[in-house]
Formats: sequence, C-alpha cells, structure tokens
Amino acid sequence: MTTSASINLTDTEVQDILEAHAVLWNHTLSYIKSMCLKCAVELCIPDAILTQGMPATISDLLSFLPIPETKSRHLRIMMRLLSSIGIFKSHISPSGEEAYGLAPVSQLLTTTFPNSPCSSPLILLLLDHHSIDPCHQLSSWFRRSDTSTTPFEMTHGKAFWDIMGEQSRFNDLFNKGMACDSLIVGDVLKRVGREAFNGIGTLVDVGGGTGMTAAALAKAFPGLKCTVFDLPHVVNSAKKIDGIQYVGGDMFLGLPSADVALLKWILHDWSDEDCIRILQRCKEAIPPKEKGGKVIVIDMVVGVGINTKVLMETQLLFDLEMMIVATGKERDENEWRELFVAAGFSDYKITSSIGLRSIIEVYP
Ligand SMILES: C[S@@+](CC[C@H](N)C(=O)[O-])C[C@H]1O[C@@H](n2cnc3c(N)ncnc32)[C@H](O)[C@@H]1O
Ligand SMILES: O=c1cc(-c2ccc(O)cc2)oc2c(O)c(O)ccc12
Repeated sequence: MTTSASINLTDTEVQDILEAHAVLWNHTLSYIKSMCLKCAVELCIPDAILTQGMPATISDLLSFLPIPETKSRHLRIMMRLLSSIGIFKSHISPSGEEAYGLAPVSQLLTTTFPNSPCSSPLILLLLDHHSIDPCHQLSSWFRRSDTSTTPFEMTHGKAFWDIMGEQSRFNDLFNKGMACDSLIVGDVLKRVGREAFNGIGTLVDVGGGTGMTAAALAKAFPGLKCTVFDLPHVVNSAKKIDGIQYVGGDMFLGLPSADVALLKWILHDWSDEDCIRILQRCKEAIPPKEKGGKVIVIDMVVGVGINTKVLMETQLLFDLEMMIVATGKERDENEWRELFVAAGFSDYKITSSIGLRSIIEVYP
C-alpha cells in the first residue's frame, strides 16, 4: 500500500493538494451558505436592518429580533459568513463595532425596499424540505433507467403538481414564490418587452398562477385584456385581481381564445412531447399571424444573454433544479426551434433577454 509519507512530493505539489483540499471542503460545506440565507430570511434580518436605517451592530439586531442575548456570538458568525459572500455589507460602526448593512442582494430580501419586489418567497420555496429532501436521492435516481419519475417523485411519492393539489401549505409556498418572480419580471417587461407586447388586444396567460404577471402586463400596456388560465385549485385559491379574468382548466386539453398566448416559465417544466401538446393547444386558441396571433414564451434559451460566470452557473443550477423537481429541461435555441416546428409554427423571434431568461415570439 502506498502512503502519502512514501511519496516524494515537491513543495508546489503539496501546496496544490492543500488548495484542492480547501476547495473540496468549500464545495462540501457550501450548502451552509444557502441555509444561512434561508435563516436570515426567516428571521427577517434584512427588514430589521432596513428599519434601523443604517448598518446594524449585533446588539442592534438582537434588540429588533426574537433572538436571545445568549446567541449573540452565533449570530455574529452567521452575519460574517453572509457578508463574506455578498449578502450583507460589513462596516465598522462609529463605536468601532462590526455592523451590517444591506447589499444589493439583501435589498431584494426586504419586504418594503422602494422599487424592489421581495424575493424571499422564492428562496423559501427553493430551500423548503420538499425541495432539499429529493437531493439526497440523486444517486439512486441516476441508477434507475426510467426518466419519467423525478427525484422529487421518488422522495414524496407524487409529482410536485399533484402534491400542490393536496398540500395547501406547499401550494401556497409555490404560488407565492412564482408571484414574487412575476413582480420582478412584470416590471422588466414594461421596459424590454415593449416590442413584443405593444398593441395586443387580448392575452391568455397559460399557467398564469395567481395572476401577478397578467396584472403587471395589464398595468404596463393599457388596453390589454388579460385572462389567467391555470389548474382549478390554483385559480380557485387565487386572490382575484380587478380587471383580470380567471379560467380554471387543463392546458393539455384546451385554452380560452385570445390574440396572444403567454407561456411564462411553463415549457421548461415539461418533456418535448408535452411541450408540443401545449404549443398545439396554444395554436388552436390564437388567430393566424396576419391577424396578430402569436405565442410569447418567456423561458431560458441556454447560452443566450449569458455574459458572466454567475449567470452561466445559475443557468446550470436551474437546469438541475428542473431535473430534480420536474420532467422538463432548459433548452438551447436549436431545441426550441425543433419544438416550434413540431407543433406546426412557422417562425420565431428571440427579441431580448431578461437576465437568465429570454422573450421568444412564436408565429403560427
Ligand atoms: C412554474 S409555474 C409558472 C407560473 C407563472 N406563469 C409564472 O411565471 O409565475 C407553472 C404553472 O403552471 C400551472 N400548471 C401546471 N399544470 C397545468 C395544467 N395542466 N394546466 C394549466 N396550468 C398548469 C401551475 O399550476 C403553475 O401555476
Ligand atoms: O423557482 C422555481 C422553483 C420550483 C420548485 C422548487 C422546489 C420545489 O420543491 C418545487 C418547485 O419550480 C419552478 C418551476 O417549476 C418553474 O417553472 C420555474 C421556477 C421554479
């Protein structure tokens, strides 16, 4: 047997091994970053800092939060970690104490920061035990040949759409997560989606959830009449928004007619066969291209609009998240084109990108 003691390593090789060791530990323990982020959201630390109006020391935070004095050292350790990864900004207070302020990332976690929709519900969904538990099943899942059962289904016994129909807490968590994304995207669409959305008479938001995207679009594009179409349990439990029509049903069976069918964050949840069926139902619901008919898809186009390492890594992480919870996938432009052609559409245009996602106009 060879032991490390019997290998003659150079100083550089030893340094390389030690660095690799640290990198390995870093990756192994990285889940703690996500869990501390969840903890900070659950404890409402970003709101406490916002209320204080300036960077908060650990004693300031303890006076705002339901955390006993005995945990002050522990809170400092967590705040140091979260500041080191850019969630908070660390400062030195006038009295020489460490203090923590909001960074652009934690501004997104406050409930009242001006012009900044709160992303906390999406974080609580992504880090809920329903989402984390299936990650422990990944290697067992890889050993199975069937691809129709997701790690989520292996863990919970049902697909996540079915669990949501049965568990109102998880349904609520999911719908709130989606709604907060709609607020952010709705705001962005006002700016970058003008070309795609201007002049549309009627729009059906297929799988439109609780109607936040429809409401944001109706506000941004006056004259646009929106219908939200989603599963009956989603529509029935949605708080209705004035001016938005709600229809419950199954998008695989048929859709209400409109000039435009919107599919935001829908197709990446489904297999190619299912996507073709959904797109065919959309084609039946809209008029021909000459009369303004089109489908607008908002989803990732892998590789498009990606110009930083963080965006690239986040696209890959989302692809895995979709693999874990659903039977879908993120697609590149060729894969999108093949779907549109197979569903009988004649042309498409990728007009702009919204962070990780793009707007694709698809013409009958
Ligand atoms: C990932 S969410 C996207 C929600 C919304 N479009 C958004 O971007 O925030 C997918 C939506 O599709 C809906 N959905 C799933 N299966 C459906 C079906 N068979 N018919 C209609 N809607 C469905 C879900 O209830 C959910 O609201
Ligand atoms: O951002 C998400 C998150 C989910 C999700 C996460 C964890 C679960 O246990 C279930 C679902 O699902 C999403 C989704 O289906 C989608 O189309 C877009 C975003 C997300």
